[in-house]
Amino acid sequence: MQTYINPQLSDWSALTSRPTKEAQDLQKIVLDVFGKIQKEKDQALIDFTEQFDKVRLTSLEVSIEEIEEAKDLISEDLKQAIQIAASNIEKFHAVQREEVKVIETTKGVNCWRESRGIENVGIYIPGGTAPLFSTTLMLGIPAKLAGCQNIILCTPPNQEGKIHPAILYTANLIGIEKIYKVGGIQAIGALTFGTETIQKVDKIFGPGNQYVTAAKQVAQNFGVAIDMPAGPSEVLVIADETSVPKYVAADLLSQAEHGIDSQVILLTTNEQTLNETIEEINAQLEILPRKELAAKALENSRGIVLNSIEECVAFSNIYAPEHLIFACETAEDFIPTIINAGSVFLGNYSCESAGDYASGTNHTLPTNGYAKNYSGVSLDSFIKKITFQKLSAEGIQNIGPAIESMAEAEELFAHKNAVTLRLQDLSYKA
Ligand SMILES: NC(=O)c1ccc[n+]([C@@H]2O[C@H](COP(=O)([O-])OP(=O)(O)OC[C@H]3O[C@@H](n4cnc5c(N)ncnc54)[C@H](O)[C@@H]3O)[C@@H](O)[C@H]2O)c1
Ligand SMILES: N[C@H](CO)Cc1c[nH]c[nH+]1
Ligand SMILES: [Zn+2]
Repeated sequence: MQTYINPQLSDWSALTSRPTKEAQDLQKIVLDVFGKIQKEKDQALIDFTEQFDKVRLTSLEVSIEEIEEAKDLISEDLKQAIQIAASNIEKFHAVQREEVKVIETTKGVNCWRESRGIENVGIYIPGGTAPLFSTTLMLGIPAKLAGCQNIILCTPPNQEGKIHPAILYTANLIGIEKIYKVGGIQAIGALTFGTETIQKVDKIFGPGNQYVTAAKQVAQNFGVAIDMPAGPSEVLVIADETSVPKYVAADLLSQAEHGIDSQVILLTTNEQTLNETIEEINAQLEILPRKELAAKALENSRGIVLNSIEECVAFSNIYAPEHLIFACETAEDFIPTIINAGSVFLGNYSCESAGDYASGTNHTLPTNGYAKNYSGVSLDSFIKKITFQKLSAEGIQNIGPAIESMAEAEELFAHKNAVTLRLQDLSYKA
C-alpha cells in the first residue's frame, strides 16, 4: 500500500485513479471474441472455454442430474446460511415494489405508470478465481420478484468442466433452471447474440473481472442493455481515532482478496491510525489463503492522511467508491455529504462482508468511478415502467386547445388534426 501524508489538492486526481487495463486493448479482445461467436456460435463458446478456462466441454448446459448431485455436496450449515441471506435479500428488494399511482393532471386526464419485468434476462455469476454463489442470490432474487419470465444463468466451469455445487444449489433454491457453463467474454457474447444452446437476452446483469465488464460495455453497441459496469471490487474506508485498526485492516483485505485488479483505499485524519492499520494488514495477510491475490491488489492501493473528515468525504466523492466504509463514531452526521458511492457501511460493526452476503442490500455495484452516474442493482434494474393515460371527453376538451397551439407552432398539422377532429365532434354533439 502506498502512503501519502496531506497531499496537495492538485495531487488528488492522480490518487483517485484505478489500475485498469487499457480500455482499447480490452475492446479489441472483446470484439474478436464476439465476432467469432456471431459466426460459429456454440463451437466458438467451446473453443474459447478451452482457451481461457482450460477445459474442453462436451455440453454447455448444466443437466438436471448435476443440479440434483449438488444438493448432496453442500453442508446443512451452508444451506441454512444461504437461506438466511436469501430471506434478507428478498425482504430488502420486495419493499422496493412501487404502488401504481394514478394522477389526474387536469380534470378528465388520468395518467399512471405500471411496471413489467424485463422478459429475457442474463445473469452472470463470477467464477474465475472464486465461485461467487452469493451473486446468484443478488441477481436471481430481484429478477424473480420483478417477474422476469426467462432467466439465463452463465458462469465459468472449473477444470473438470463442472459448476461449483453452491452455485447450482442456490440457483435451484430460487427457481433458476437454465444454467450454462460459460464464463468471461464468451458468456457475455452468447447472451448478446444467442447461439444454438444459449438464448439471446434483453438485458445482461452481473459483476465480473475486467474482461467481463469490458464485454458488457461493448455488448451495449449490439442492442442489449446492461445493469452497469460492475468490475473489480473496491472499498474506501474513512477512519479516525474512533476506528478500530484491526477491523479497518480486515475490511480492506476483504476486498483486496477478490483479485489482483481490486483496489482498496484508506483515508484517515490520524497518522497513527494509518500506521496501526498497515501493521494489522501485514499480520492478517499472512493467514489468508488468497494472500498472493490480496498482496498484488495492495500494490494498487493507497493509505492517505488528510486534514479533516470533511476532506476525506470530498476525496471519496471524487473517487466514487463501490463501497464506502465510514468507520467513525460520527459517521451518521456526514450522511448528507456523501454524494458518490455504491453502498455505504456506517460505524465499526458494519463490515462490508455483511452487504456482500447477508444484510439484504445488493452487492452488485458500480466500480471504476461509475458510482457517479449509476446505482447498484435493485428491483428497478429488472423492471421497465410503462406509462398509461386515459382522457375523457372532458379531458380532451380541457387540454385540446393547448395541444393544438403547440402542434401548430411545431408545424405538425396531423398532430393538431388528431385533436381538432375530436373537439369538432364534441362541439357538434353538445
Ligand atoms: N462490482 C461488483 O459488484 C462485484 C461483485 C462481485 C465480484 N466482483 C468482481 O468480479 C471479479 C470476478 O473475477 P474472476 O476472475 O474471479 O471471475 P470472472 O467470472 O469475472 O472471470 C473469469 C473469466 O475471465 C476470463 N478470462 C480470464 N483471463 C482472461 C484473459 N486473459 N483473456 C480473456 N478472458 C479471460 C475467463 O473466461 C474466465 O472464465 C473480481 O474482480 C471481483 O472483484 C465485482
Ligand atoms: N465484494 C463483492 C462486490 O464487490 C461481492 C462479493 C461476493 N462475495 C464476496 N464478495
Ligand atoms: Zn466481497
